[in-house]
Amino acid sequence: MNPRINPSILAADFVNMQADLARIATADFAHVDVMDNHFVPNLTFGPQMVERIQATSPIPLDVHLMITDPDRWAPGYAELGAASVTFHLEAAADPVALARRLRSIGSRAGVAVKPGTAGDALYEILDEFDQILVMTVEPGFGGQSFMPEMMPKLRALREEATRRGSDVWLQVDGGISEATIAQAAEAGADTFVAGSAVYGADDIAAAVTGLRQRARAASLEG
Ligand SMILES: O=C(CO)[C@H](O)[C@H](O)COP(=O)(O)O
Ligand SMILES: [Fe+2]
Repeated sequence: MNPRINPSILAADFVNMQADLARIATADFAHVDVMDNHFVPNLTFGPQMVERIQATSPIPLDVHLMITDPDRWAPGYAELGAASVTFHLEAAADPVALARRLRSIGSRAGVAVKPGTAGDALYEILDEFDQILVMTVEPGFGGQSFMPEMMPKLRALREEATRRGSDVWLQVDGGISEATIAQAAEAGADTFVAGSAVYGADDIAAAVTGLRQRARAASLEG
């Protein structure tokens, strides 16, 4: 397994975004949390800001939409050039149609589940997605504690993907650090979002390398 490390720019300095994007150049994707103060009780930014982030980022964008009505808004993020667009299962009216639309525009299609949402609703539609995001905190804020009780959901999704011969990426988001990443890798995650653990480090490139190494070691043991 070649783990992907996606720093969350939620933990960046919003008025020094260009510099803070340059600092994560050795990572795989820049994770961009779009929050609408409706699906979650927090507000970040929308397509106008993400378009500038797309133009500025040295690495591709992994957009995480925590918004109501993604059926209407998600395609715009694919159109502005985001490599990956993930919407919440709980918010989408027609997740399969939306995933097909995202892929037809040229982005990877992702679907996210909140901690209280079961993963088995996704089993039958796994092939429609390039990425499944298992939230390991309640969406809305950075800096929260990792929820180890999400590991059975992740493990079951990994087993189901293997059973179906699917190459879908399994992403975890929330509370990922050097102390927690091994658990998630061992349970089957291959794509890891980390906000505070990356931007809080003195040496960001070393933090990215450290997370990658821990995930790789844990997945080989698991
Ligand atoms: O989607 C998110 C919150 O809803 C963020 O991506 C996530 O919380 C990252 O922050 P941290 O690594 O500090 O937990
Ligand atoms: Fe996120």
